[in-house]
Amino acid sequence: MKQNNTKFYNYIIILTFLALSGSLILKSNIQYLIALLGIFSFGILHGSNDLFVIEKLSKKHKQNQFLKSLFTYLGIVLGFVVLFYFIPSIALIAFILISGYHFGEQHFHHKISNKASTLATLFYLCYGLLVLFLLLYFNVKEVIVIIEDMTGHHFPEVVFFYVFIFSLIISLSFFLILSRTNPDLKASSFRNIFYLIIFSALFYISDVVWGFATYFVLWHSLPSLKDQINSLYGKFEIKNFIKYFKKAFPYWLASLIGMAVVVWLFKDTKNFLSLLFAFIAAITFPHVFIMRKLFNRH
Ligand SMILES: CC1=C(/C=C/C(C)=C/C=C/C(C)=C/C=O)C(C)(C)CCC1
Repeated sequence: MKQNNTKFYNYIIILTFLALSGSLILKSNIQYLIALLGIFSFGILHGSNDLFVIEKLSKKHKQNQFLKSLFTYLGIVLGFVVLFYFIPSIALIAFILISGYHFGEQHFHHKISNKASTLATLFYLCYGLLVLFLLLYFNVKEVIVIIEDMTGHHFPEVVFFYVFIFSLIISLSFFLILSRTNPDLKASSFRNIFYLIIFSALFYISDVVWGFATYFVLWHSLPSLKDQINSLYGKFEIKNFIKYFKKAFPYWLASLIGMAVVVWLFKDTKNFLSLLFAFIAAITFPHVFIMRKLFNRH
């Protein structure tokens, strides 16, 4: 299993180097197109089976549970949309925090035995924020414009720098503390330093959309799809990916239609990237809680 995971990440590293070369070679509109295709395919797909995952996790009566989950799910999405409408800056900060947690958890949950502990939770949060703010800080000019369009607030550049430095120091400290009781984590030190070097090069060279799409698809969505397929069907293989895709298809399609409607409704007042990130934010909230539940089960 461990061998398999290393092989999987070796492929991801090769694809990341291709993405790095792509950001130097490809014209920017082609990059934009490929990035959006990645986000809308694997990116959205990895969160499209959330209801099926809850159904698997729950031992209660199936039909009731499905409806209950569907309404809770839609309620959380709607709650976030309302929050975003009335207090966009707070909603964005909440989105960034839970995204940090979610990225960190996906990256490290295999390596930590006491996954639900406060220390592990804080470590996931800080590591995810570190990667996220590496991306945001290296593209800070573009990012400030998007955030201003999303929230109406101008966040100064130094904020991004401080969050980056803070999350670097704290996640390094938590890594050292957790390494004492988690040998797999300790053994992954050099690999993880190498990953951070690749991410830095990628985010420095690429623009924000290409950098985000590369990380989101290759380092987050594909590993998450692998974990979910392993949990739901026992093995990550093409046959099971097709099963997963068939189950997820209606929700995936509904998400894409939802996104198209949002873009169409706000096309005259907001720019496309703000709408894209706001949309991702809304569907991310329930997904993060479901994945935490899935990981903590093992
Ligand atoms: C890149 C980027 C942003 C953050 C995006 C995030 C945080 C995405 C998280 C996605 C997740 C967690 C998906 C679920 O699986 C901002 C701040 C909106 C500003 C513009 C650039």
